[in-house]
Amino acid sequence: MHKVQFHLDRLLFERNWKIPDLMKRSGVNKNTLYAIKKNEISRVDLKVLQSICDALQCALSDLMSYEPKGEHETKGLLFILSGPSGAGKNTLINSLRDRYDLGLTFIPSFATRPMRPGERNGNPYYFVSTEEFMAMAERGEFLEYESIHGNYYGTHLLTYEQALDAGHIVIKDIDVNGALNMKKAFGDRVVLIYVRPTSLNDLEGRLYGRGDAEADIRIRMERLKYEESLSDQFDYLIFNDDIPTATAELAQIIRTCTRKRA
Ligand SMILES: Nc1ncnc2c1ncn2[C@@H]1O[C@H](COP(=O)(O)OP(=O)(O)OP(=O)(O)O)[C@@H](O)[C@H]1O
Ligand SMILES: Nc1nc2c(ncn2[C@@H]2O[C@H](COP(=O)(O)O)[C@@H](O)[C@H]2O)c(=O)[nH]1
Repeated sequence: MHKVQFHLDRLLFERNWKIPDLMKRSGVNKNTLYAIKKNEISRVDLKVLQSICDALQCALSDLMSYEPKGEHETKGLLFILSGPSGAGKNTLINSLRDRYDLGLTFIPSFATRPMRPGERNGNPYYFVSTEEFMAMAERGEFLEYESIHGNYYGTHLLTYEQALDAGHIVIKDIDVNGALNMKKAFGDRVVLIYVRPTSLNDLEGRLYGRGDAEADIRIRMERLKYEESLSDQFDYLIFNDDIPTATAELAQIIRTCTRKRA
């Protein structure tokens, strides 16, 4: 995680302010404020910091903190599976949990999509309304979140930090944007794995087989090109043709990375 941390999110929450309120009071532009709020800024003008502290009536040490090297480092590892919808990310995660004892932790995300048959709250998601989701996002409770296929999905910041600090080996499927953002946040604690089906026909067939609605299938197939365009930024590629073979490959990647880390 970052060594320099901004706490703007908490300061805004305590005052029941939103970014536009602070923008009016401080005169600092919206993009800079959002970048500070999300801890995604690497340089900042001293005048900007002064204006924000004046507007919030707080000390600089309330707004930001610095952790010396080492103290912020997490011990765990996070394996992220990305790839087109229907490639089989969840199938591989479940198959891995059934066939191998690798001591993996699965952290459900929060999602606004309707539950599918066989799903329940907490598996594979905590299902919330869009209003609940946006309120959590405003409070800065997500490490990252994305709108995918018309629904929101978000990873819970505190749960990930605690799991990685405790040294857990976490596995989760996350869309391509979220995966690359997680890599930015956790650096070499994250291993990115791209899962690909053997053919496009296979993919469509799998979505039909899963019982997805025609309109959903079209939306999911349309995102495919975009997802593929980012695949070369991933550390590993798995072709999910035969489930046991792909699961064994995944298990081997996890063993190798975990051993290296140790
Ligand atoms: N190797 C495979 N051969 C045949 N069918 C498969 C294979 N892998 C997965 N499937 C089937 O394809 C469908 C989609 O798989 P799954 O739900 O795991 O995909 P996903 O990548 O997790 O999708 P999403 O991104 O939408 O969550 C499921 O019905 C699953 O049983
Ligand atoms: N950016 C994030 N993407 C996520 C997260 N949890 C799941 N996902 C991805 O969403 C799509 C759709 O999933 P589905 O279950 O509705 O088919 C898929 O690509 C998941 O990998 C998350 O927390 N953040």
